[in-house]
Amino acid sequence: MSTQAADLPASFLQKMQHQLGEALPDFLKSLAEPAPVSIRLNPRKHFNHSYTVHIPWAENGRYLAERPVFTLDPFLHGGAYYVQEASSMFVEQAVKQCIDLDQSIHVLDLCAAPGGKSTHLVSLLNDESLLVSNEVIRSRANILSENIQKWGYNQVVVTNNDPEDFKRLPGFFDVMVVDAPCSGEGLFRKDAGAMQEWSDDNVMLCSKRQRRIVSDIWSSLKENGILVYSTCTYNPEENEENLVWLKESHDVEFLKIKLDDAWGAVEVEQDGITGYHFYPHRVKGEGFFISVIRKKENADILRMKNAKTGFQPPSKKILEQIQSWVIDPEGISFIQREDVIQFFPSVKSQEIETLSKNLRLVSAGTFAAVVKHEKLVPEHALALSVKLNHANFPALALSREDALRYLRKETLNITTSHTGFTLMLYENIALGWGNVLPNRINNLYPAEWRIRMGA
Ligand SMILES: C[S@@+](CC[C@H](N)C(=O)[O-])C[C@H]1O[C@@H](n2cnc3c(N)ncnc32)[C@H](O)[C@@H]1O
Repeated sequence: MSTQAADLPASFLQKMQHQLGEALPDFLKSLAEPAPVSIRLNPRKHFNHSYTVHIPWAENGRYLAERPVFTLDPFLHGGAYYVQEASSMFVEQAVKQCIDLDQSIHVLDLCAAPGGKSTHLVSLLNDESLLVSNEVIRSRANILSENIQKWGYNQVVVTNNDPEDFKRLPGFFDVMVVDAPCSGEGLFRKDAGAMQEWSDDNVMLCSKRQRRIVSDIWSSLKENGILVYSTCTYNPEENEENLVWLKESHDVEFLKIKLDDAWGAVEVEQDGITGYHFYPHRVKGEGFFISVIRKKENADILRMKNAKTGFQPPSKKILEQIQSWVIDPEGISFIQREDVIQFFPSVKSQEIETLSKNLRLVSAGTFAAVVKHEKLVPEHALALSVKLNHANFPALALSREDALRYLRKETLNITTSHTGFTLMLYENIALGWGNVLPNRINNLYPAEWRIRMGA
């Protein structure tokens, strides 16, 4: 898709003229060109591919020469990569340059669906850090949870809360990412809907909402904690002016990100704030804005009881079996809630319990199995987990055709000598489970995730 200048709202054009001056024709020309296609590879799931054109600011980011039918690529469904616009991967530079990632830290991704920034962030964290990936809209929180499960990391808690609910967690987070709902000017050439919904009134509405969101969560950021604020829009009302408002209402410091000239990002420094604009005529990507802010004022801190959590472990027999289903089970806590077993890093048990008491959790860590008549039935998320012990399960290597049949939840006509729960593999990437019976294979792919697109 591309956008012609004549399609753009007149008031938007006027504002861009003011913002870009003589670069406006280049900007308009770039909107008429097709949007670049890019993906981000999962560093914990390796597969054979020929994606060699690197996105310079994101280690695992790759440009593709053209847009494939992603829905029909089994690797996508196995979480081997995530389709993401290149400019927004610049979050990596903000995080790597401004945050000590060797520490065990608590990160909140407040506006997280469908999961681009969250899957990126968790790949940058160490195994003892925790990511709370939140989405206020329930249906979008489910899509977020699906994408998080596919990505396969166990130190993520997915929540479905309003920003103001985070007031219950004073000083809990070291880092907060607010990828704010915005007027979406930077997406015009990819998303005609964003252009149709655009108006000056909507820009003002978004700006006010963004201030409210930041105010609501401010107390849950630690003293010296980092706020990463981003939008995919160009206008100053939702970017620079909101940062000036933040600076005037709180004691903050704006952090600088070192840029390579070849990247094309534009640093803005005005009225004591610093931010970075991405324009499609300068960067191989869509419109984006980002700023990194350190909170310098005192923050109350939630005191967590330094006692054992109230989480119930599974029975000894079940625990022994489930431990053999994951690699390096030391440092992992398995808990049982009703008949469901889930796991997460032990060092974060208390924090996860605190979150579960204060927020609406969609998932905490990885769903591993369901206990049925003292036997374990593996959960889909376990198949996708980077912690899965592949050696413990028989596997079926599927052709591309069979992989797509599996992902459509169709019947598989394959014969195999073993029976029982079997990992469905496409090359070396796990897609899910099948239950092999003497005369057929039960396709256990989750019905709500199945591909509905034909060949
Ligand atoms: C720009 S999108 C986030 C994209 C996501 N960070 C990613 O990288 O995939 C903004 C998100 O904010 C959510 N949102 C909308 N209104 C909100 C509000 N009042 N407070 C918090 N989040 C809101 C939207 O549902 C949407 O999922």
